[in-house]
Amino acid sequence: MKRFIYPLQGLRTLLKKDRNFILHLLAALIVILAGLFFRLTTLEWLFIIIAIFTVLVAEVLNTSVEFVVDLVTEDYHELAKHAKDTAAFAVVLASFMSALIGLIIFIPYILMLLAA
Ligand SMILES: Nc1ncnc2c1ncn2[C@@H]1O[C@H](COP(=O)(O)OP(=O)(O)OP(=O)(O)O)[C@@H](O)[C@H]1O
Repeated sequence: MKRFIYPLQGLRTLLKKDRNFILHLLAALIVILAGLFFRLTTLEWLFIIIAIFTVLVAEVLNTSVEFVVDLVTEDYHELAKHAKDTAAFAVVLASFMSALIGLIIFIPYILMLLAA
């Protein structure tokens, strides 16, 4: 049971302390609703699922790095800055990939909707 309880406590911490995680969840919900509206193909859903979870995992790991850095030091430290900034860049990379996937999948559907 502990294998599930501790990760669920992690989820509770994220929901309480990580505003960006909640924003990513809301964005995922909007994308899923759009996917249902446009009746995406199975292959398109697979890419959307990969995009959503890659961003969420990156955000969770970024928050985890922030917790560890804050645990190690509350003082200004160049290495603390590097750790936080590089972890944050992982989220930027994942978000950029997901935005590209979203544009490639949804733009044709949006154009078809506008042309109809
Ligand atoms: N101990 C530290 N030493 C040096 N720089 C730090 C330190 N803590 C934070 N920073 C710098 O300040 C920035 C903001 O840090 P903070 O901990 O508020 O995270 P954040 O990037 O705002 O993320 P979030 O919005 O998820 O909290 C970091 O990206 C980093 O550049």
